Amino acid sequence: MASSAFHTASLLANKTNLLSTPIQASAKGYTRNLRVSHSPSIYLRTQFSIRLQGFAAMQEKAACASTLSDDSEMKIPHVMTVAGSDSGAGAGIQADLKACAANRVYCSTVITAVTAQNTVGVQGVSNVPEDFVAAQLKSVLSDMQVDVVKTGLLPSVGIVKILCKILREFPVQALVVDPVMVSTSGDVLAGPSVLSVFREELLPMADIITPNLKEASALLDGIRVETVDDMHSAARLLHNMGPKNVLIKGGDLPNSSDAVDILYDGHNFYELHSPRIKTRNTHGTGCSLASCIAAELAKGYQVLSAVKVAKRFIESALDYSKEIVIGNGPQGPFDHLLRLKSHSQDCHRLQPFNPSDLFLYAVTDSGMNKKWGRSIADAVKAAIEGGATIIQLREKDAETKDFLESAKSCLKICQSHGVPLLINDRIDVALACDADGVHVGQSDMPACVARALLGPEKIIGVSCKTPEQARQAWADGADYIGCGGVYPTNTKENNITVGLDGLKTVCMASKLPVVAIGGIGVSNARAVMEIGTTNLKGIAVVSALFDQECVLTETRKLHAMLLESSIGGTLTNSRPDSDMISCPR
Ligand SMILES: Cc1ncc(COP(=O)(O)OP(=O)(O)O)c(N)n1
Ligand SMILES: Cc1ncsc1CCOP(=O)(O)O
Ligand SMILES: [Mg+2]
Repeated sequence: MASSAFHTASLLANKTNLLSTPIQASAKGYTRNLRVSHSPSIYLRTQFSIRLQGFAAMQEKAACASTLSDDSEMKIPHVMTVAGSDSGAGAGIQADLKACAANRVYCSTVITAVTAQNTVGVQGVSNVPEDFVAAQLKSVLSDMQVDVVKTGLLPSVGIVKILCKILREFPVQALVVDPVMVSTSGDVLAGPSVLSVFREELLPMADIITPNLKEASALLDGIRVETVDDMHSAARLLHNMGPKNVLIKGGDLPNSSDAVDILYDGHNFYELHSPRIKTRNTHGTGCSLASCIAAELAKGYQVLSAVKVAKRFIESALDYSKEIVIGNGPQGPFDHLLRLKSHSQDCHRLQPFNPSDLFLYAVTDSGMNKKWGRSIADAVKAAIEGGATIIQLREKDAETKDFLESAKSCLKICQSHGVPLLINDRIDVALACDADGVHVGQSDMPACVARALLGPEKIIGVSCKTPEQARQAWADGADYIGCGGVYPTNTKENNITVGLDGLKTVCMASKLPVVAIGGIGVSNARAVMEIGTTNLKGIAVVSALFDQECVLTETRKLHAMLLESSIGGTLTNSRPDSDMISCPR
């Protein structure tokens, strides 16, 4: 019965497909038929006043700006998933749809297999006939301007071959390959027969592959992938097979308190840590992560930013859903649509802040940038390209209107690099531009009031010189502490210096992560980072970056120094050396 339904649908698909008007075009070295779409359904007309709100909407708008065909049409980023259906809706196609919807990206679906499964396990798998997988691929790709293709369960050699062939005819912006082989319950979904066609045909076409430890091992003929060191070696070997980026997911690493993933782009390794969330509801995390990466790539973001945003989303969703109960088996699904619900459940705090973002904290100063003849936005861009992991706009002398304009420009730059942007002192400016948060001092708006105004999702940092202030910052709902001046500074008048001892005392009293500030530069960054407290996560710097001729060069130097120092032992939050970027001044 199933196959006759497929047959009928296949005939229909063949008919409608023939209605396209092909134009020859060439991209990525392949020739394909592009179709001119006259369909209004994939465009939203802006005169209907689309209300896209919040952080993700701003990201989308920024990314979409480059794809606007004219003033009145906005293309929606589009991911096509090629995967299996999960009747329990925790993983597979259903997870992909929810992950893309949650990240505000359109998702079309090509179904490769139908599984009967629930929270106990997989009770059955029925592959979709190969020619009907081909029909679905052609239906979508010939009509719908797909930006990114994401693959999940590809259950047979024939299906992988068809997919590769059709992707050569219809090249897309990026291909994300999640090499699904075994379900979370341990059931085999795609046998070893697909391994050789994966290696020979699919992986070389991929922009990023996202195997877990078992899948990485299977793709490498069973070599051991059980430690972080093994993950590094495996990432290198998998990269040699042709994908541009390899993300090995370390969720199953034994004896690890964090979830550690390794991203390798052929030049740099990034060790990405996130807290391990204790929950049974992890079914579908792999599919959802790959779909989120695909969604971010479809919006136009770079791979590193896409991976970071995707990891953050999964972490928040797992945390949000850790108590829900669906099904009686050992592994339940989680709830992707937390953003729809979090505002009504106001006691729930999402986790948008990653303490390792404090690693190299660049704080602007308009006076300094003016002196060197550059805009705040150019200075911020150079700092990020040099390795800054978080930005604070500290524009003490700016008119409010100018401050807001600069903040909006800087936010676009920061968002396109996955770097948070905070505003110094001015909660109103942070609210007006929807920045990621604020930094306040002891004589500014109290942190508890800032929290009430900004809501649970924004980042709040507080300056503290004493253990009492550190305890208060925690009680007020802050996310981190800035402690200093560690050394004397000319940047802030009459600022009391606390020294390395004062910094250590505050760190030891603080339940929050700490960033050190005041008179810090290449010559003393190592001494600061070596005070030996685990919650000291980085340094915040003004003049060492911005009272300099070339912000890019100085940021790179400081970044390299931090990597060498104790906290840089792991490459958490490191950014690639961008040797090809010249000083923007
Ligand atoms: C990261 C960080 N730490 C401390 C400060 C200082 O804030 P504050 O005490 O409010 O002083 P001003 O910056 O407003 O002069 C900071 N800005 N950033
Ligand atoms: C804002 C601030 N808060 C404490 S010290 C300081 C100034 C840091 O500037 P610099 O890095 O140039 O010493
Ligand atoms: Mg202040």
